[in-house]
Amino acid sequence: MEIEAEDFYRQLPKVELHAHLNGSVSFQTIEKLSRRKPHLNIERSMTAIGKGQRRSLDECFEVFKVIHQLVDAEEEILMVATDVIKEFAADGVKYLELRSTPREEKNTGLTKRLYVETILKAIQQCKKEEVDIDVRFLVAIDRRNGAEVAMETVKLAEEYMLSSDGLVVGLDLSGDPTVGHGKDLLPALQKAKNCGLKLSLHLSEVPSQLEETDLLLSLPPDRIGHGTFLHPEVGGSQNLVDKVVQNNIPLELCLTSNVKGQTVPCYSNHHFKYWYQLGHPCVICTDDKGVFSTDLSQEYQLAASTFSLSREAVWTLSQQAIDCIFAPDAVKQQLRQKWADVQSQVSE
Ligand SMILES: CNc1ncnc2c1ncn2[C@@H]1O[C@H](COP(=O)(O)O)[C@@H](O)[C@H]1O
Ligand SMILES: [Zn+2]
Repeated sequence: MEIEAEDFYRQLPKVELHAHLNGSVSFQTIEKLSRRKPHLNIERSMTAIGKGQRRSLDECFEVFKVIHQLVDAEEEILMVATDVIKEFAADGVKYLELRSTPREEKNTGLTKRLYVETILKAIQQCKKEEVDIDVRFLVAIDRRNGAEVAMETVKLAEEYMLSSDGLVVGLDLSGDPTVGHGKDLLPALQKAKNCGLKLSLHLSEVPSQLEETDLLLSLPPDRIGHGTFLHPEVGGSQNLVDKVVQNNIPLELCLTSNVKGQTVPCYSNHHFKYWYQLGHPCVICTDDKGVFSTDLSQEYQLAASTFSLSREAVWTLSQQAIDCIFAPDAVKQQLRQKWADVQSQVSE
């Protein structure tokens, strides 16, 4: 008998490559944090976008500000990172690349170094507890903070890449896409690339960024977040598509995030369709599972039901995500073995 859809997607081994730590905080963890800071008067609608609801992308960025108020001390970061890792593991994610923007907070003594070290500590603790998930970290640049901070962040990322025993594997460029211009950040990103950090860049998340996207594609990045407006049908260009295809740059695609954030009008219009039909590497991701009230199993199920993917096609999709991870080949091999083991159990 065929297993129930929900069980199939939960049991499907998965790779999550696009998850912002503070956007991934579950409702349960938000409740724990709110109890510590009752004066903030946090209500559910301030930290998450529920079923059927939509917000503008601007409003989404307001949500992050609220969460950042809740998470501004070492022990809160440790709690959030540990909870998020365990939740992904419980959802059947076997390999996770978490990304987060180092913050400093004078009131609590938080420094950017302590921020990064606390996340690494959470990863190590989960490993010690034998949580069944391999977690790596991408240090994030918030584009709103400008070129100088970006350069500092790259130096921090390089330092931890060399000292974290392989846990820090790359750099993310994110933040409000309508603020700042990628050309100012190019030297920092170039430096990151030269020192061996892998690059995942949010590109063309909003329309009319052809020039910036073209410039950043010249690096080229190792993966692209969203890429919603790359192709000509939505105001992008064939030239951009050609560059992405020629460099074989995988796309991290987040259906719920794009629909709830209103950069995509409805699921059936999601650009997954365009890129999947091209046979281009596409990785289904959550972006912000807490803020958008989703998880990776639901995202796979959503992609499958929207684009009529068979279970075999879904399996292949999750398996091919292994090719796109930033950890070294030995880790890819281990994951491929894991997928093969699960597959043989399922078909028994
Ligand atoms: C919805 N689409 C998006 N587009 C761009 N950047 C996003 C994002 N979703 C999240 N972030 C980035 O991640 C930060 C929160 O996590 P961390 O504090 O870093 O862990 C946000 O402040 C923003 O910079
Ligand atoms: Zn993102």
